[in-house]
Amino acid sequence: MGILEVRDVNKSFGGLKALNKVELDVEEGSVHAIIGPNGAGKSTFLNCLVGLLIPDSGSVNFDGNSLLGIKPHEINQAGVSRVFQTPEIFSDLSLLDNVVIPTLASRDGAFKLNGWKRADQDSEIIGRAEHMLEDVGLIDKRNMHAGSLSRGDKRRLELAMCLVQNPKLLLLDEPTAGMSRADTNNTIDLLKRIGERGITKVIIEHDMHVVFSLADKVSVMAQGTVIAEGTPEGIKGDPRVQEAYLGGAHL
Ligand SMILES: Nc1ncnc2c1ncn2[C@@H]1O[C@H](COP(=O)(O)OP(=O)(O)OP(=O)(O)O)[C@@H](O)[C@H]1O
Repeated sequence: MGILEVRDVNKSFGGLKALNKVELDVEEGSVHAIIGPNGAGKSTFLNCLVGLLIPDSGSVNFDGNSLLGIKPHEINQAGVSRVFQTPEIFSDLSLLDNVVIPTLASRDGAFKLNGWKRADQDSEIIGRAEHMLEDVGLIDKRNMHAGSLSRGDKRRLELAMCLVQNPKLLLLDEPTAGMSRADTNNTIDLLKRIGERGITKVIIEHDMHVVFSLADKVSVMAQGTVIAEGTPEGIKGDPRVQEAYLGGAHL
């Protein structure tokens, strides 16, 4: 069953057509990778899914409901969570507080600053946040300032902040960008474990090692449109894909 159905989505910036008749079907429980050369429109597309950009036309349906015209926080509450290219964490707060905030938001429906200040007495919230940190391998660092973490750990923390909200759909924008090979492999393992919980994932990724390790299906974007779709093995030999990548990354 398609949990995410995108039809004929278009988005222009002035005279530049960043998205041109984009179509996408994401199966529930699957890992769907979106690849493509720089400037293909991948981030613009993701921004349209989470309400940060509004498409000029087209439809985006998630779990049977339209996401268009809905505010980013409402899309988040509907079960769509996004991990950004640059981790969106609170650098001055501890790891535990970073996870407590979205834990409270998911329980109470919205984030309340006063609620967060009292959260240290809320054993249910603290328990859930600690359990999540344990899950992503960061529990030993729970009292450290988030700003002092390595890049790989920051990505892991951001993932914990998303997962604690029990999303149905997780959108990951280059989850391993800038990571060492060891950190990349740890992240692949972590994402595989998350997969066991049945969370659907859409991953934008340049690293083909990550794509081939995780993806059930791959959509290839170039010049704002989906030019090919299939299994990782299937798209690897597709001449349209090879052409789109000429002079750029290699499959
Ligand atoms: N806010 C904006 N205003 C004007 N042009 C934009 C804006 N955002 C993106 N673009 C342009 O739209 C096109 C698609 O950009 P986008 O960032 O979506 O590509 P991408 O596939 O994510 O690239 P990369 O892999 O380099 O991140 C590019 O030509 C980009 O310069």
